[in-house]
Amino acid sequence: MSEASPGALDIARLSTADADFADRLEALLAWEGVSDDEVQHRVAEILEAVRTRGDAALVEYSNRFDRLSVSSMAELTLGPERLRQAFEGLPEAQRQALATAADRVRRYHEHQKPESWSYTEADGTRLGQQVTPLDRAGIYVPGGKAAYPSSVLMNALPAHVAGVGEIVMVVPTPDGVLNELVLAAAHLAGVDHVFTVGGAQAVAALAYGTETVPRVDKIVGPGNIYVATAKRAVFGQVGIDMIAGPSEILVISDGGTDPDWLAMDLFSQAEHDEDAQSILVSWDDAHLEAVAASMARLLPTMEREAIIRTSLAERGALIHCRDRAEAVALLNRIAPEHLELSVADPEAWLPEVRHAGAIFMGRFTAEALGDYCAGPNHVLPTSGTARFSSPLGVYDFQKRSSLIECSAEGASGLGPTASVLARGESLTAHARSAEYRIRD
Ligand SMILES: NC(=O)c1ccc[n+]([C@@H]2O[C@H](COP(=O)([O-])OP(=O)(O)OC[C@H]3O[C@@H](n4cnc5c(N)ncnc54)[C@H](O)[C@@H]3O)[C@@H](O)[C@H]2O)c1
Ligand SMILES: N[C@H](CO)Cc1c[nH]c[nH+]1
Ligand SMILES: [Zn+2]
Repeated sequence: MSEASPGALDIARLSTADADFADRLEALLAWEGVSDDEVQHRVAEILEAVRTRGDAALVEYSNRFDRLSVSSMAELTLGPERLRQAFEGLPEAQRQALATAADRVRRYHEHQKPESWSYTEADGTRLGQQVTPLDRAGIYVPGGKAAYPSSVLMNALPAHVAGVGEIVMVVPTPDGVLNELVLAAAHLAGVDHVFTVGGAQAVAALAYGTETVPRVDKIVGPGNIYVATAKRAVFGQVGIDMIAGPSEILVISDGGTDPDWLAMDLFSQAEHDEDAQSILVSWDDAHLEAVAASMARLLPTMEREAIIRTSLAERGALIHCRDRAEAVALLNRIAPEHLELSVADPEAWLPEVRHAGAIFMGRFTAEALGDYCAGPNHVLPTSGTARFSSPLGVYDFQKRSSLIECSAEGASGLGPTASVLARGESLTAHARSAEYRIRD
């Protein structure tokens, strides 16, 4: 891929008619957020240091990577009073927007709440499933290149709805700069503890616990390559939600949407990160050209122009396909984090969409609305992992226990089956345990 050059629009142009299309698509999508040997090594070192030296290592790494100069965890800990002050000190418009977003996100997640269930068989045996919330969840809120109050809501509110006992939030504060909206969001979302630490060291603290940071049962939330690598490494010690990496958007357009709107939709994810990916697919060649022209014209007006340029040049693409059927095949191959169906009849597409983190239907549904306030979660599987992962949700903060309650008659009825299978496995104690309960 090419370097970004100021002024012109630098973005890959692909066509499904090209002989090398499959190879070029493959290269475009290849991005493994947690594979770099050097990063793995560095993260392993950080995890071990925090595991063995606790707060002291956490303070050292925070000073080094976030350019701080603190001497104890007390300086990296925020209490409920500080969070409340942040909320109350916000300008009215921000407080209102945060409250509206929180209400909508909470209401959406209420619908996700799974219930315990059971059924009783004719002989009185009861079988079922009991749903219980996690005791303590750790939420990672990214903060290296941008501050994400919306991610506080998206992580903490489903945990709340799930009934989690205690929510511990970590967020880096590069150069010691606190973001008031982030703290206010933590107040609104009912976070119990906030530690201003980030990166692999924060993940380690949540996974192993330190003198100050309580050890959690599961770590959720997006982050950069250090965070993703650390989450993968501590999995097993604690649960994790998924590997949510750099943002992605795939827009499919039938040619009927204003090119300026689509240009901005593509920019909206590109502006997150140089590694973010924005792709537009259409079978209308003139429309692809119109969107490219809009992008070239609008780019210089963007505050984060440099990041957008690099992201588009390194990982973006405008793809021409022959028809709707090819667009469907492409979207399922890409399995994007965000899929915008900018088409006249999005409903007709739905049955064919098999892999996408979130589906934005129709010309009016800007992905950005989903990022902040539509209601569904914005923590979504990236890099094709939508093939097997789902959005962060209430279910990530709960677990299920099976329930089995045999009546005397039920135990007697099941005994012979268990006994035969146990003896087939040469597990005699299993067999006899079942046989004791068989009635004569
Ligand atoms: N999928 C989602 O839901 C979602 C939502 C928001 C953001 N994101 C993504 O999350 C990512 C956030 O990344 P970010 O960097 O802004 O914030 P971050 O909080 O993930 O990472 C910042 C931390 O990285 C560590 N770090 C940085 N350089 C390091 C180095 N050389 N060695 C060791 N540690 C180092 C530091 O500890 C720093 O505190 C972006 O890729 C963004 O696109 C995803
Ligand atoms: N698009 C991000 C998830 O990929 C979420 C986000 C937060 N703020 C803005 N956008
Ligand atoms: Zn976004």
